[in-house]
Amino acid sequence: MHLLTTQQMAQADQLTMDSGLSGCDLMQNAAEAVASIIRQLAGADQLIQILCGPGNNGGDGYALGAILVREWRNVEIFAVAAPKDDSDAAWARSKWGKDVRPLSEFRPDGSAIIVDALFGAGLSRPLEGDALEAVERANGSAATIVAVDIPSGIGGNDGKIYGTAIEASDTVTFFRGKPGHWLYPGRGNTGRLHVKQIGIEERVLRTIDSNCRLNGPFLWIGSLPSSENSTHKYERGAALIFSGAALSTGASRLSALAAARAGAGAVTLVAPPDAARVHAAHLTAIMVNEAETREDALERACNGKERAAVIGPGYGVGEPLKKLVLGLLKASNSALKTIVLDADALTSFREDPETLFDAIRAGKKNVVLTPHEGEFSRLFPNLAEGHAKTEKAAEAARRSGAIVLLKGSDTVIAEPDGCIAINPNGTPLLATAGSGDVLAGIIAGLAAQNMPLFLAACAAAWLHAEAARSFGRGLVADDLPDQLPAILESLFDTEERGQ
Ligand SMILES: NC(=O)C1=CN([C@@H]2O[C@H](COP(=O)(O)OP(=O)(O)OC[C@H]3O[C@@H](n4cnc5c(N)ncnc54)[C@H](O)[C@@H]3O)[C@@H](O)[C@H]2O)[C@@H](O)CC1
Ligand SMILES: [K+]
Repeated sequence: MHLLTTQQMAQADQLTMDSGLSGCDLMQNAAEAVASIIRQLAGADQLIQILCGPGNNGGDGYALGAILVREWRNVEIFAVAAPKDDSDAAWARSKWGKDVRPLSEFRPDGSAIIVDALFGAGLSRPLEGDALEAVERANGSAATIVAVDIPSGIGGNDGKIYGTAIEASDTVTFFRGKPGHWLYPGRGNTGRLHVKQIGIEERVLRTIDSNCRLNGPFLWIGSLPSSENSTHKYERGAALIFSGAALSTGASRLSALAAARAGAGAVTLVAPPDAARVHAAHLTAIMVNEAETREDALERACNGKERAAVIGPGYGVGEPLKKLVLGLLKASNSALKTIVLDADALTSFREDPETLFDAIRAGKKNVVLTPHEGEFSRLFPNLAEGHAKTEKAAEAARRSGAIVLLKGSDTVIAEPDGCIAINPNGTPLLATAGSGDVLAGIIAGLAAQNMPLFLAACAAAWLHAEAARSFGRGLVADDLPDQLPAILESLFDTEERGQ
């Protein structure tokens, strides 16, 4: 599903109005959509306290009040300032036609439903004064809060809090969600998101240049590899995982198991001899190759049948890893087309990230970088602060020439050409040692099966989180790979049933 920035949403409104539906029609439809949620949440006698801002978000609030009083509901409206004369919001306020009290008089009723129609897509500065106090009072009360379009104080494009922000239990938005509904902290303030249609036609999306989507199976299920037609393990797809030294083999082993469970037909760990022995003691289905030196490891990678490799987990930060990564990126004429650079492979380039980016752009490999916020700020120091997470990832992808999967509870995946996906199913369960190694392995496992790499990265982020959810409490990273087959099975099952 597309996510639209506030500017793109205004464009969608405008295109709709150009083709005949008036702004007041849209506002009325928006208010009807919010009313449908209020009817589900509110008892017949429950007080509804609506907080209205000066713009069209406030207009939605007045139009909602007019609908609800016609249903004999008990409604109070408080406004921060009157709408501009002749605006759509002024029209809506005239439809309400009853008493409007100043926002400074708002005192939440703990048993009420509070409707937040203060600011929506037009938020242009941090909340202050009466609006700030009203939001803090509402948040501090026991009342249920329903936000219109987006919780007031949340930036629609970046999910950041401006001054303070409404903490809603439900948010009703129109036509499409916005990045700010899905990026933290905004995601935490949004509560349940209801996306309602208000008469904006799908075809406006053809005019709007939207590059941001919500990640989910609908995005990539058609490209998810199915092993049905492969008869040979290498035909199904092989992946290579580089191991670190004997005392840090766990990370690469997690990547290898994940690649195998994601469907790669053959997975091989390439390891220094002492580490290879440790792996051999732990593994059965995963193959282990010894490599005496870094050059041996590189040669093995370049002459193998593997299409995808993971390098970085548990390898050890330093010059040897840098050289190995640069060697892999440079290598031509090998089956290896995709390289997932994770953990130590990212940190090893913190002093001179440009060397890495130059090598990625100059080489012919498809590369995924999988930084968490700390690794990201080391590789892209001037992108770390201030920007929306989506913009940070997109700019990092453009600069590096790699797909960037910026991890977190709201993981963002970005392509160098500007396409972005926000992952919706992240869970705190994934904040456990080794979880990132599994993610890198899933990406490689899917890419080994020839899944287009951006879609593989999106699918991996979603599957990874789904695996954590399906295991639940007490999860350690070792548990994640084993959850994958059932999740994949259910996805294919759903697709076959055409859902
Ligand atoms: N006709 C349309 O375009 C439609 C708009 N809709 C609603 O309209 C909203 C967007 O309307 P607007 O563009 O008028 O924007 P908003 O109503 O979100 O806010 C803009 C107004 O708030 C003021 N403002 C912004 N930040 C402030 C702050 N921190 N403190 C005090 N004042 C502040 C601005 O000066 C302006 O007067 C959407 O969020 C949606 O709820 C819906 O009714 C659907 C149709
Ligand atoms: K709002």
